[in-house]
Amino acid sequence: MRNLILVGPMGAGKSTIGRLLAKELRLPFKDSDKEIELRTGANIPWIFDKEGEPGFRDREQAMIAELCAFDGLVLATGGGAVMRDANRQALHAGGRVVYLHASVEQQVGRTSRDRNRPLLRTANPEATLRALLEVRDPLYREIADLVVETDERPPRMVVLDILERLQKLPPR
Ligand SMILES: Nc1ncnc2c1ncn2[C@@H]1O[C@H](COP(=O)(O)OP(=O)(O)OP(=O)(O)O)[C@@H](O)[C@H]1O
Ligand SMILES: O=C(O)C1=C[C@@H](O)[C@@H](O)[C@H](O)C1
Ligand SMILES: [Mg+2]
Repeated sequence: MRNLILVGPMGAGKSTIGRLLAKELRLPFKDSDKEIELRTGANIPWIFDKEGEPGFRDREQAMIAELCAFDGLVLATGGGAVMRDANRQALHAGGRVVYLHASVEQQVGRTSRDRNRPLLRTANPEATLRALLEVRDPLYREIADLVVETDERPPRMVVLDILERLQKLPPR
């Protein structure tokens, strides 16, 4: 295995689960969103505001390429990283990919207290999340080695499930 890469929608728990997995596996943890903010010196809402979504996606593509070139990272990606072909190729080649699945209802609950997601600053975040998941679900599945359910399961249980199922995966 090279890296262990988490994909999935906003609120699936990529950042939360990624940090716990890294601790468990004693590997470094990187969160693509956080790395983009550090590199840019600005937060994601500011980048969307000044450069639009295409500007953010360009920064994201460069960061995904950079992070996937590492060996032995646990990597949490942004929810929209799978939208670009180049990212899907880099992620698939970069290691084992785990799709953290969450229902739209759970995503709404987990993201409602947080204003850091510019795409959810809409009149109806639930409708936005539903529309995004419809487009993105097949793309997450396209590159995933494992699909893991996160609804009604605490992070610790999701982590144990991932670790157990990773061991049973055949080599690629
Ligand atoms: N399995 C879970 N059960 C309950 N709450 C969870 C679970 N996983 C994550 N959460 C909570 O949901 C919120 C969002 O989680 P997190 O930031 O890890 O999602 P994310 O997938 O990284 O989202 P984004 O794509 O926007 O970065 C956090 O408050 C976190 O504590
Ligand atoms: O789902 C998305 O498109 C996004 C998810 C977040 O992780 C951030 O990458 C950003 O807010 C965009
Ligand atoms: Mg995150």
